[in-house]
Amino acid sequence: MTRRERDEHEAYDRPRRRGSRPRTKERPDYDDAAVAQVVTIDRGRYTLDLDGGPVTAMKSRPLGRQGVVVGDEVRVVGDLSGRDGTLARIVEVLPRRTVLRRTADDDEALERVVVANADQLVIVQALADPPPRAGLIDRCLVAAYDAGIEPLVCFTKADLGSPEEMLTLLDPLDVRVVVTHRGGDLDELRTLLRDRTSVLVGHSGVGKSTLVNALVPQAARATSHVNEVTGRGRHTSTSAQLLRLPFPGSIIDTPGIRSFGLRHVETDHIIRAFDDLDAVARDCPRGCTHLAEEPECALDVAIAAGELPRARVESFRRILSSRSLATDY
Ligand SMILES: Nc1nc2c(ncn2[C@@H]2O[C@H](COP(=O)(O)OP(=O)(O)OP(=O)(O)O)[C@@H](O)[C@H]2O)c(=O)[nH]1
Ligand SMILES: [Zn+2]
Repeated sequence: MTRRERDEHEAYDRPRRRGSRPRTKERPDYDDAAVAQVVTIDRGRYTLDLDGGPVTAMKSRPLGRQGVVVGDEVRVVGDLSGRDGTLARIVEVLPRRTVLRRTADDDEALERVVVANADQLVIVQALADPPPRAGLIDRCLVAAYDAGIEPLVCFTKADLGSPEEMLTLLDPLDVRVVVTHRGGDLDELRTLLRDRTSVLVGHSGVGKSTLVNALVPQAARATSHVNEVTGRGRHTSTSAQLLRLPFPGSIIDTPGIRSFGLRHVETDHIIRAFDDLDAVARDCPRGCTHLAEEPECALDVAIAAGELPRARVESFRRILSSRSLATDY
């Protein structure tokens, strides 16, 4: 948790009860409130999954400006029936296990939490039409490592192109990869999604909706249908959406997120994902960036001594450098 987030949590005012009922000492008032998970957000309305059923809710006042994002587990009170026209109230956000963030724009310092509590980032890229973009994969890897979320690269449209070149590129990083094609067998992917909460990212046309629809047949995701009169999408929400898989596990589709601003990412967070490199880098001079131009980086010493594969260090440096690449894909 960052300091800013901690502050947000601490600044959050506990609700005050009216009347004279005695308050239990130090005990939050909402400890016995129902716990639900945020599945999507649309114009200030939160759709929650409460015991498998949808409930619409709004943020309660005491939450103030604290962010509530898809994947958050929240305590909720009020009308929990889920009936049309009912509105429950979110009174507390439970501590997040992970947060996937992006810098809102690379020119800004503002960071936004994209989704909470995911444990896998699925980077969806087509092998052709559109062609894969190594730089984009690198940037998504950085976002995943920064968040402490395990990455999985999913190459789609294997009927149109070969994965060889991309597999070679990713091999030194030990990233898990799965290759799919429309109408093909998705069992390997299903196994990798099982028992996890996976966020899917990928830019337009890579076949993400095709995958989601195959994995969650009842999803019928609102597609980016553009209204010819207004020029705006019929469903203007660009919120992520959490979908339960027909086996244990969930996926979070993120239509609005096609790139990651990475200004906020620190080198330390990325190298932590690579135990072998992290161990060696302890011998680096203070403030070492571990990039190729560092004169005394311990990673180079280890390569020279045959203790680290050069390809792995070079791949690590490539993803580090991807932080400062252009973000318009
Ligand atoms: N040849 C081939 N085409 C595919 C495959 N998967 C998806 N497509 C096609 O690629 C196009 C884009 O697929 P979508 O699933 O809509 O892609 P998306 O990533 O959701 O794109 P947006 O809806 O724009 O966000 C569609 O015409 C699909 O039919 C595949 O494995 N092979
Ligand atoms: Zn170093």
